[in-house]
Amino acid sequence: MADNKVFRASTTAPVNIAVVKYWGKRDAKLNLPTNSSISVTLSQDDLRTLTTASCSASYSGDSLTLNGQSTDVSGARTQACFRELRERRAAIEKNDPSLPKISTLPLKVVSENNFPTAAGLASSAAGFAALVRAIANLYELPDSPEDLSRIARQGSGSACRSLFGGYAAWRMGDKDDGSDSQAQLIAPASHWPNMRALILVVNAAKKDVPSTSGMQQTVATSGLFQQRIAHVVPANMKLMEEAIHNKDFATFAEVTMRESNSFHSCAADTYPPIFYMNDASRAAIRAVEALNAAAGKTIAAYTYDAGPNCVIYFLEEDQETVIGAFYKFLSGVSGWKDSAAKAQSAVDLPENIVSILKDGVGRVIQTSVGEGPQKTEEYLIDEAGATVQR
Ligand SMILES: Nc1ncnc2c1ncn2[C@@H]1O[C@H](COP(=O)(O)OP(=O)(O)OP(=O)(O)O)[C@@H](O)[C@H]1O
Ligand SMILES: C[C@@](O)(CCOP(=O)(O)OP(=O)(O)O)CC(=O)O
Repeated sequence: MADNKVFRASTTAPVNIAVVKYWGKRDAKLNLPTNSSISVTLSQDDLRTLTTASCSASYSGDSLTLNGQSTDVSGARTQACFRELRERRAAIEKNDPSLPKISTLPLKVVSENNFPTAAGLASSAAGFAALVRAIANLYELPDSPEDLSRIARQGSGSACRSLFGGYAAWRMGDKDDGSDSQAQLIAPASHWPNMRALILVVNAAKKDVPSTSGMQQTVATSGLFQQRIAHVVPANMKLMEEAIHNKDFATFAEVTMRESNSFHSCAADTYPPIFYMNDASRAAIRAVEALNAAAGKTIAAYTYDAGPNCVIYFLEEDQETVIGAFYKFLSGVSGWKDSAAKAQSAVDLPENIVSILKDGVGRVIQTSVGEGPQKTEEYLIDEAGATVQR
């Protein structure tokens, strides 16, 4: 039996933003989706979760501290992650009696996001991916990222994709037990490294309807949704995977924008309707359309999750045109990288669009495609088991 020794492991994990959207569950208990999805992992230089997982007989019970606040761990999602990971650790302890018996020790997890939490920037995806990866590292589990993605999926569906860098797919699977509903790598970040993203963070009140409940309202009431999962998503999955493999930005962009439109159409077709986008969101769509028209080809793509924030994907070679066009009238908001001030764009967006975006956009985040979870020696719990004061 382990004495009061403190065992610990730390990891960072990324945010991912879907380009083929997950929206709908076929099994809410196991968190199995109605369709497959694909995402781009964003660089942890700009958006990342840092999580330290520890266990010790000296702890009084399981705990999670998020951004300095004690957080409830009794919820089914967190409990599912703890339970599945403990079962895996218990199995390797049974096979190797020389291993410290730590699977039953209380867990202490401390985590922080370097970006707004619960603000429509997919903090749950990065958060649950970091939690699962950190505990798996603490337990020295041999499980692959695909294996661990089946656990992170139960924390938050989109979290399964954050166990990978680059371009990841969540294969919906069709087994009742969810054993084939997992994420896998489509291509590493190095395959298409010049992918960039500009996030227009829109000033918005609290989210209209949480993703978890919203998608089930859609499943239950939208006729459009049935068409989406039967025909639209399977076709878009194929097109998107080919576009990523071929580094075909025009197709990548068109499918990304059509998918965002399709998901939000189904949300609006939910009864009662769910509206995640606002006037600033719609103005940003017009801005991207204006950029593409001015370029005479598709150089930018918009996409929206369950909120008003606009994620714009583009390639590094078009950075001047895209970043410069928005910087002209948004230079006063925070988040720009130094390069933005030097970006020269020939595109002057229409005044009505500029006016709405100047009122609606509170900050921006410039980022790029990035890596998956990374082990780190940066700990939020010290060797004695105390939370590190930041
Ligand atoms: N670092 C973290 N570690 C563990 N759990 C986290 C972490 N960050 C966020 N979460 C969980 O995710 C919840 C926020 O998820 P929610 O879906 O409401 O917002 P979001 O994911 O940031 O935005 P959106 O889902 O609209 O993209 C938090 O209340 C918390 O339960
Ligand atoms: C719109 C989306 O961002 C939905 C994300 O839904 P969540 O993963 O937050 O839902 P739960 O599984 O209920 O936690 C699209 C996507 O990320 O694919």
